[in-house]
Amino acid sequence: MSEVIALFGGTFDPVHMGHLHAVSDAAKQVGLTKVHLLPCHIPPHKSGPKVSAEHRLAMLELVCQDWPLFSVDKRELERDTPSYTVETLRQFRQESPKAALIFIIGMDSLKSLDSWYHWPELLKLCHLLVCQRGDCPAEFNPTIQALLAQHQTDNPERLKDTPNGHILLAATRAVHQSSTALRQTLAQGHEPDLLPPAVLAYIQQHKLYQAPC
Ligand SMILES: Nc1ncnc2c1ncn2[C@@H]1O[C@H](COP(=O)(O)OP(=O)(O)OP(=O)(O)O)[C@@H](O)[C@H]1O
Ligand SMILES: O=C(O)c1ccc[n+]([C@@H]2O[C@H](COP(=O)([O-])O)[C@@H](O)[C@H]2O)c1
Repeated sequence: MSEVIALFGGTFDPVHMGHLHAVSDAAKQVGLTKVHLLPCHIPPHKSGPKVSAEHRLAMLELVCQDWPLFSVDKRELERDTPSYTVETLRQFRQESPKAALIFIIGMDSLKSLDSWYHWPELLKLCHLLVCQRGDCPAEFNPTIQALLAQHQTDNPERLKDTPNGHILLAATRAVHQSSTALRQTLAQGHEPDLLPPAVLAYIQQHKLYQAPC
């Protein structure tokens, strides 16, 4: 498969080292040289972001300056509807019919995948590359167990030599961090761990996340 497109979607409110370490490890395991960060506009399954799309995007662009693995894809920010992944993937698939399309998620996202909009279509469009997450054991409901029984692979090459249809549970560092915990720490006036330095400087410069969330 010549073209490989890897996407990592998130609210990134804000982006943190949990995201970056996990995805870097997963990319290394699969041999990915580029991952497109895909900030969502309206998150489908949680309340709206606490800061504007412009700020969330600016923080991701700072990350890309320091981490050559990453670039940003703004297409979900340009839509005014909820950022349903299946709709975004359909667009990528239309643009690149033969590419290996890899959507990267954390373990918590896999566990609730059967609540996503039109979720049975996801693996017809892409592969899923799943990162470990601290405090999130790999225990699945029967629907996700059945999905794994049908689609799981232990071979990272399958994600690059076929266009869609496989799930790989990557052996990534399990980082205990969330954007929610970071926002709480910032609102209490403390300096949190596990934020990229340029992102922390941006948050301080623009006085973001000062209100309790
Ligand atoms: N510490 C982490 N380790 C691995 N994956 C993570 C981690 N934090 C988030 N992810 C994954 O990154 C993706 C985007 O996450 P998101 O931007 O919502 O961050 P979050 O920390 O989960 O945010 P919030 O606390 O606001 O829910 C999701 O697939 C999520 O599972
Ligand atoms: O399509 C859906 O229904 C859906 C439901 C929940 C999450 N997602 C996507 O999963 C990614 C991570 O979401 P979140 O809420 O953890 O930031 C992000 O790209 C979301 O658009 C998608």
